[in-house]
Amino acid sequence: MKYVIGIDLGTSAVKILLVNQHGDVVQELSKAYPLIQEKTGYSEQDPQAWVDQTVSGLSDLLKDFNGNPEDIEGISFSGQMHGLVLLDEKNDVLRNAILWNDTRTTEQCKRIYEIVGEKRLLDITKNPALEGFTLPKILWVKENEPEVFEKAKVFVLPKDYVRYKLTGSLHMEYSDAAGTLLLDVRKQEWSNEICELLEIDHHLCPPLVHSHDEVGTISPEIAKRTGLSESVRVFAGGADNACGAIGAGILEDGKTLCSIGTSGVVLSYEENGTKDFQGKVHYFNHSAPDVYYTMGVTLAAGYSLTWFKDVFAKEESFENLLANVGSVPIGANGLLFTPYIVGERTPHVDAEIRGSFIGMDGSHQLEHFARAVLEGITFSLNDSVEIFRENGKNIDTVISIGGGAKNEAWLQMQADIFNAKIVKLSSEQGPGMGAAMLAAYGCGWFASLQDCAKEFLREEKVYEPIQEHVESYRGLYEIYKDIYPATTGLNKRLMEYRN
Ligand SMILES: Nc1ncnc2c1ncn2[C@@H]1O[C@H](COP(=O)(O)OP(=O)(O)O)[C@@H](O)[C@H]1O
Ligand SMILES: O=C(CO)[C@@H](O)[C@H](O)COP(=O)(O)O
Repeated sequence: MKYVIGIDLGTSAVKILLVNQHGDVVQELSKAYPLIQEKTGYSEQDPQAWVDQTVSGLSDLLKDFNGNPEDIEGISFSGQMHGLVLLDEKNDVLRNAILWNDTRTTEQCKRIYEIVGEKRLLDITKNPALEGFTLPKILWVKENEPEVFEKAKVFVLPKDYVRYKLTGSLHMEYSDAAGTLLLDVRKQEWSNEICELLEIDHHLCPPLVHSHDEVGTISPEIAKRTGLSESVRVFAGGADNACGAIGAGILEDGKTLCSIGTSGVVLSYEENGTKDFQGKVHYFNHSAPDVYYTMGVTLAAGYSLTWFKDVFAKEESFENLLANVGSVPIGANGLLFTPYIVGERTPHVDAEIRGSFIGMDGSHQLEHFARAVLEGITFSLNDSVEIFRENGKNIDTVISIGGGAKNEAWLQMQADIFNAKIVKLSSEQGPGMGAAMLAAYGCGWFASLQDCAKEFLREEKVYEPIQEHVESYRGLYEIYKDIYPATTGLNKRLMEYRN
């Protein structure tokens, strides 16, 4: 039997899957690393922690593997998007990576609009200037840490850095490059125009490859440390959402994905790059060759639940914390939560907004709060579902992946709030599975990613919307939508009290 490895460099942890030729996940493990949040709005990670945990995870996986390491033919990657990793002339890291959920760059976004123009930016990149994207982060370092920026010779994204440390070759691929705001998304090339207008040396942009392109092999040192064979073939991989789409079979028109990881996304396949969503949803290159996807993003989806657990029920497992949410009534006895705890992207581009619990009552217990958190996250994802529906998309079935797909009550809640059938696959690790599929396709096991999906992906359970619940949620969602405008001004006034 032959195998491939999919490595998903998430925000909370690196998840590693060993997958055989039939798509069975024969081993999986995860290794966590912390977020570094020095100030409100800041979110960083140490790239060395990603590399150490990936190498340690691979080494643990190989220790438990009772086959021949030579039978592991290929490896590929999926990674958290947009994070800025700046490297010097020796390709050494210059500072902590500034992540996708870091919102310190509102001023830089304004400057991009002033200099490039909103319409021109949308024409070239298909996306608006959002704090989380990479270009505003580059400008922030240039303006605030000129001594660091002076030494920068190239920038990469998180999984590109890990792949570089494993292989010694440095690249970026289109699906992740699309999230930098420096790529001409339709032409699939770096935009010299944006670089020139913003006075960024275009040499800072690394060579571009396709997600399924073979970029090298594991270095002898990494082979020794992990137990992998030096002949294992390494493929570029993709942005975690693009890989999540592959790992959920979102490879043709009409297919929709809901992914609840640290962030939450609702994602839809696009055959071409020519539609116009006026920047209301992100529009990126897929990791499947020459196609696209659109998506709305909730910045703190799983992160809201993790935050809630860490602050109010630290010793509990997710399973225990959520054990009773199914018996709490819809609406958690009049308690609503908005998940804006690090600001928001879709539908409210707002770095200053923060979350709320509305309707707290003396009778509310921990399980009411837990249910309200799940409902609030799902309402926020429903904002993206609504945008897609308003733009003519038919959303009747949604494949649900990510940590959030581990909980039955949450999957039923998604069906009831989205008013759509929710499909759970046999593995909720969409991005890691997508990365493994890119390696399988790259190794030539299948003629196309679609053929690979037919062999690898299996539906485990379908959750149908329950009409009575759909009606109750419809009313609650209307109240939920009113919380944002009602709390915007209050949060602006609170800004000066945040550290
Ligand atoms: N058993 C569970 N039930 C519901 N949600 C869970 C469970 N375990 C983890 N999660 C959620 O999943 C999130 C992590 O999902 P994951 O897809 O691994 O994220 P990432 O790729 O961002 O690291 C956590 O933030 C947590 O809120
Ligand atoms: O910023 C985005 C997408 O635009 C995020 O979706 C990141 O890609 C992080 O993903 P997770 O760690 O939540 O999977």
